[in-house]
Amino acid sequence: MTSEQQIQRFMADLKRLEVQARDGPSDPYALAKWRILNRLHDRNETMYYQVLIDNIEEYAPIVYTPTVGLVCQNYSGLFRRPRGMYFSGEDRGEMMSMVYNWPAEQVDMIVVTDGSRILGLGDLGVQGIGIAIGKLDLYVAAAGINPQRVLPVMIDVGTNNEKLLKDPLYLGLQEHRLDGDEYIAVIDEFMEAVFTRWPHVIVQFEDFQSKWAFKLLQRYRNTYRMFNDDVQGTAGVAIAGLLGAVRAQGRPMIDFPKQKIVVAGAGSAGIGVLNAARKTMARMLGNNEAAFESAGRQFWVVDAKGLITEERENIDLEALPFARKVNEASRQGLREGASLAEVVLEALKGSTSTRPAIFAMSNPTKNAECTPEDAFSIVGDNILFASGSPFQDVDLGNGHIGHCNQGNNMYLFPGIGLGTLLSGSRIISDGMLQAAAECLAAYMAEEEVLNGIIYPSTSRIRDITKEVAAAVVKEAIKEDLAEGYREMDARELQKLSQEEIVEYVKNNMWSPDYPTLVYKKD
Ligand SMILES: NC(=O)C1=CN([C@@H]2O[C@H](COP(=O)(O)OP(=O)(O)OC[C@H]3O[C@@H](n4cnc5c(N)ncnc54)[C@H](O)[C@@H]3O)[C@@H](O)[C@H]2O)C=CC1
Ligand SMILES: CC(=O)C(=O)O
Ligand SMILES: [Mg+2]
Repeated sequence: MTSEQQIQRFMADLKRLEVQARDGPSDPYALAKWRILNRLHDRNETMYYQVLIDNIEEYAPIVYTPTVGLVCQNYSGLFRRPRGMYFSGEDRGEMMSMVYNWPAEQVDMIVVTDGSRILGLGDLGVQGIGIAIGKLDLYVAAAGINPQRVLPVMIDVGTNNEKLLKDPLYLGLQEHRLDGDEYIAVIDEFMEAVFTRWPHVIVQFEDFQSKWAFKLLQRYRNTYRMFNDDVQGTAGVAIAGLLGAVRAQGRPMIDFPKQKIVVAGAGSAGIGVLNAARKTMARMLGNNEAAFESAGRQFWVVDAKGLITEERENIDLEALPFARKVNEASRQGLREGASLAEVVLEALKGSTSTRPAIFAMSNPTKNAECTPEDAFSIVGDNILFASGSPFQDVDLGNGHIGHCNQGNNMYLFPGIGLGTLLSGSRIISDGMLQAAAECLAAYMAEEEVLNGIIYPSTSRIRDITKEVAAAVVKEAIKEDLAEGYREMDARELQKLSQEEIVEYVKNNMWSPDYPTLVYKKD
């Protein structure tokens, strides 16, 4: 059969299931679709990626959030064949030889997790491998990384999920998580092993509990080609959305430092967004100490215990710079521990904004801070709305549509990885991450933004990723970090124009075509 016939056969099978399955985010057949796609992934990788690329808007919610969350929760039962590598606490001292067991000569991209905070679903132990697989699916589909050169990794240091500790089907170590120096020693050994075998690999840290996310990022980012997607990728996507929100109000982007921002959650994602937004504001205000101080006053942070003020006991070091002064809070009618609703209502009271923006970024769908229906009906038809997992647009009546943007790090991490790979940069600098965010912010046309569309549709993800990767390559060249990739050495890279960089990126993106098996002479 031709590849078209094979696709038709597969799609007919899949569509048969979908006839009764059209039920938006609560699609009861989502897991069945994931199984069918997963089986195809196992037996015909090329065709799997053809299906995914051609129907990315439809199947990203299956291989990625929200369905991947459900898959991880049920992974021990769904497991049929292994995918990726598992390094466990019991493999200490062996990892350097273990990496040579992986059959691929070259690995470009690793997504690693320890399963300690999978989406908003908590500690899922080794079942979190599903998230590393899903992220790498997007690396292949969006960034055109060769699927033979990606490696999902699970670091199994145990789990503190009591249910999994007792589950007879659980696939991982059934003991409590390693902690402290023992934990760090495992991650250190893994990093040393993979970078010894593949010195040019890029390692994306994914869904580590915030306790370790920041520490590991600081530990490795100046030595290895790595980044933390939840801290840095999410921050860039949020900044792009926030700048879009300023544009959508009909204001120049330079007005961003005047915006008041309430952040719900002070974990790896929330703190990542806060730090990046503060730096962006400070840059716009003159990039000095006073600008940085003044930018800090635009944020209110609420976590599970409510508003964070300087009165908070045992405050996390990362949240400390954003704690509100007690006097200032009380002048605003707020206090330590005030609820999210109280803080938002106070912020809205003093606001002259014509278009408040509400980003319900938590995943998967059922973890969203609010639904778009809630947001449009309570705050007003004119708001800007984005969510981490996809929602349907809202019919506001009278022919008006409330647009639901998807604000997810999927718009950045594939381009950050691809751009880093093709530049050959030794590290991933703040400048490269900032360039990625600015590229995404600039991607949307004025007309779209004014209509409340601040993030592109996922159907454009391959094109966006190409542009983001080109922006990352350009910045790496500018910062003199680019050491080149294959035949393209550092000197050649420096000679490329903007258009040539985009072309270079495009030419290096893998496409799912069957390899030629029979060579004909003509
Ligand atoms: N849209 C996107 O691209 C991304 C979304 N996320 C999502 O963001 C969420 C948080 O991720 P992390 O920060 O890494 O998790 P985390 O576990 O590090 O932090 C969670 C934070 O939320 C706070 N929290 C819990 N319940 C709360 C409540 N009822 N009200 C206010 N705050 C509350 C906790 O105190 C903690 O500060 C997850 O659901 C994750 O899926 C994360 C990365 C990217
Ligand atoms: C999207 C993502 O990285 C998360 O929810 O953790
Ligand atoms: Mg994540």
